[in-house]
Amino acid sequence: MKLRIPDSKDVSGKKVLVRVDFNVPMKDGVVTDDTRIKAHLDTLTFLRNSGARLALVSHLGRPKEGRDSQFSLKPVAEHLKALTGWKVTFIQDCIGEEVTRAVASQQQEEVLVLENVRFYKGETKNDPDFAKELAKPFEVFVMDAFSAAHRAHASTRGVVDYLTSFAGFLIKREIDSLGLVRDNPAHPYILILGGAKVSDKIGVIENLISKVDHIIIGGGMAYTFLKARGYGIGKSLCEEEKLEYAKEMLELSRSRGVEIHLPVDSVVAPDVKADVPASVIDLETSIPEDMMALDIGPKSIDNFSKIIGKAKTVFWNGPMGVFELEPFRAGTEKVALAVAQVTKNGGHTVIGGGDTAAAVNMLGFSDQMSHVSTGGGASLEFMEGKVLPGIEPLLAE
Ligand SMILES: Nc1ncnc2c1ncn2[C@@H]1O[C@H](COP(=O)(O)OP(=O)(O)OP(=O)(O)O)[C@@H](O)[C@H]1O
Ligand SMILES: O=C(O)[C@H](O)COP(=O)(O)O
Ligand SMILES: [Mg+2]
Repeated sequence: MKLRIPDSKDVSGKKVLVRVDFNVPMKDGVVTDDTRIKAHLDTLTFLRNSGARLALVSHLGRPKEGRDSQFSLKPVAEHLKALTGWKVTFIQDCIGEEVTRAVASQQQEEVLVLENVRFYKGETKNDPDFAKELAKPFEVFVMDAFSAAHRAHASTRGVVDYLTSFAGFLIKREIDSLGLVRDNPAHPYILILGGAKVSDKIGVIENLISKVDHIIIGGGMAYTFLKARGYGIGKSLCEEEKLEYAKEMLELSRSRGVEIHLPVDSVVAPDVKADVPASVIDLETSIPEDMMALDIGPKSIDNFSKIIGKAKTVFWNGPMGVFELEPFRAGTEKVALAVAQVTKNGGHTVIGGGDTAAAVNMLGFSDQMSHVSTGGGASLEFMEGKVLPGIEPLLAE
């Protein structure tokens, strides 16, 4: 997949609109994880050094009714300023007068951060009039928001119709790394899935089942599969309407010679809280009705680590347990350790998924993976084999 990437001369002296994904986790108005912001710095530094005048546009969260201060990008603009030392100016709108004025008086080294583009309904509808408004003050568009590229919105897709458009370096990095795992993996190739919902991962299972050698399933989604196999899962997460699907997948994998590995033990507790008594249960013994499984147990960690140890390629999406709480973190931590070992041994390891990336980051393993994708839904859709609408128009002929 060859992308149109900008040269210095394409952007020098130009007013450039950059679509970034500043949809970052925040608490009390402060950015708590800036991985996604840092991921754009290559592109932004290159564009600034090439003499472009930059305005950054992004969404944050999913605001429902127009302007809503809890979804403002102002704290993110402040974070970017502190992180880079650049002159960063936050603009309280993303279209109209205020933007036009700011762009007209913009200094060359100044970076404008526009307000949340989802404060306008035209964004998610990909309304052409809104896209035109958004594009109006600019000459060039650089799409760098890989993690929003699965959305055909005005700021990811629509503006391309009005501006000379390019893909940024983050998009290229993501596609090169994910593409290698999707299309040209070295074997053994192991898919590790976890997280909360089976329904989010169906497309990936279906696209990869014919390519991988083993599938490891942990996290909340494992319990739908375990129930499909007849285990008592107590009040663990379960998608009843996906039980049939889980059965079919278990059968399909058997007929294809791909093994699906499920937990054999779990850390269970009465509630999703850090201060409730947690214990380990062997899954041969049913999980009591009033208990839920919140992490994989030590035997499962051992089994999974051994399988991962043989891998040459790993794609991992979804944590093994509720890693946000200390008592349920070990499964994710030990699996991260096993995957990091694969990288050390020369294998190619890719992490996809917002929470998985956050977990790997929090546990200090990010620089021990070949690639940590910034994409959640986008990396999954890419792995499903879809052409992402935010990238499709940026492919070189
Ligand atoms: N056994 C479990 N029971 C309940 N929740 C779980 C369990 N295991 C993991 N989780 C939760 O799953 C969530 C992450 O799942 P998710 O599928 O969103 O992963 P992800 O990496 O963010 O992928 P994506 O970006 O595609 O959403 C975490 O918040 C974690 O607490
Ligand atoms: O967090 C993400 O996966 C991206 O920023 C896209 O956000 P969305 O799912 O609200 O479109
Ligand atoms: Mg998630």
